[in-house]
Amino acid sequence: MTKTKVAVIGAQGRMGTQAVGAVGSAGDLELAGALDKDDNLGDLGGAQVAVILSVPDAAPDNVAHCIERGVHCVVGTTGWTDERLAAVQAQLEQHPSVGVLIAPNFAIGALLALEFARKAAPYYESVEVIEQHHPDKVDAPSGTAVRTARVLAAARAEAGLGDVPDATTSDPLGARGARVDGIPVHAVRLRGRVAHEEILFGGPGEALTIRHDSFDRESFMPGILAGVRAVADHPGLTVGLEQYLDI
Ligand SMILES: NC(=O)C1=CN([C@@H]2O[C@H](COP(=O)(O)OP(=O)(O)OC[C@H]3O[C@@H](n4cnc5c(N)ncnc54)[C@H](OP(=O)(O)O)[C@@H]3O)[C@@H](O)[C@H]2O)C=CC1
Ligand SMILES: O=C(O)C1=N[C@H](C(=O)O)C[C@H](O)C1
Repeated sequence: MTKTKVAVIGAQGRMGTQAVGAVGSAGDLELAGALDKDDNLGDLGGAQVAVILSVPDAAPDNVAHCIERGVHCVVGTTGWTDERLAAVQAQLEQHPSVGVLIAPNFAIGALLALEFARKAAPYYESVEVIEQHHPDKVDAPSGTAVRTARVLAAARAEAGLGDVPDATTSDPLGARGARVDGIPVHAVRLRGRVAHEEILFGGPGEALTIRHDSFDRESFMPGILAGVRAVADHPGLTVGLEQYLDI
């Protein structure tokens, strides 16, 4: 069997170290490179696929480097603004056979939570998102929460729902949190947490809460490997691992 050669970028980080182990342990994959901040990415050790788990400020350059060399990308790093995504899309037009997967969350439960939330969204007047992470995380709100809020907003718009009800007229300290496409999003940072998300729905006389917890980063590894195995069959830009899976 020919093994797919994989490089991990951000290989010394919390996620990167586990991803290096997961790739190295997979019988159908070969670890071609484990690269971090001070390394020259070069030809990525001859890799066909790069797993990008660097920091938000570095990932756009990492992705551009890979696309330029025809290397498919499985990107877990967060911080993807519309402008950054547009730049990836534009570069891919010059490299149409390259696949780039930007996956805000690789955990199967987080993908299911997103789909359950999409399904519930039309039925509830109120919805808010609370994410909780370890305090070493550099970005807020989390990429998962941003994607969840965007999916919720789109599902609400499609169902003809208006703004979430909120009579607040005075909030000088920002206690009502951020708004992502009109959806309130709250970020908690606590020592001991890994990655957690709650989607709170409210309607007359009832509530529905969808919650996902990653207690260990091992929860992300099967999704990374699934992305690595599928990315070459999905040229162009894909946002969300659920697009590759039958969820
Ligand atoms: N999609 C998903 O399921 C998940 C996504 N994430 C996301 O993955 C990203 C990484 O998270 P985490 O592992 O916790 O973060 P870490 O800070 O632990 O790891 C990031 C690593 O990238 C390195 N790095 C910095 N700049 C560069 C560069 N230019 N090129 C290559 N490597 C670089 C860092 O080095 P140094 O420390 O020296 O700066 C560090 O070793 C975050 O955006 C996080 O939100 C996290 C968990 C799951
Ligand atoms: O930084 C993290 O830890 C995580 N980052 C991703 C995000 O921002 O959504 C995925 C997961 O929540 C863990």
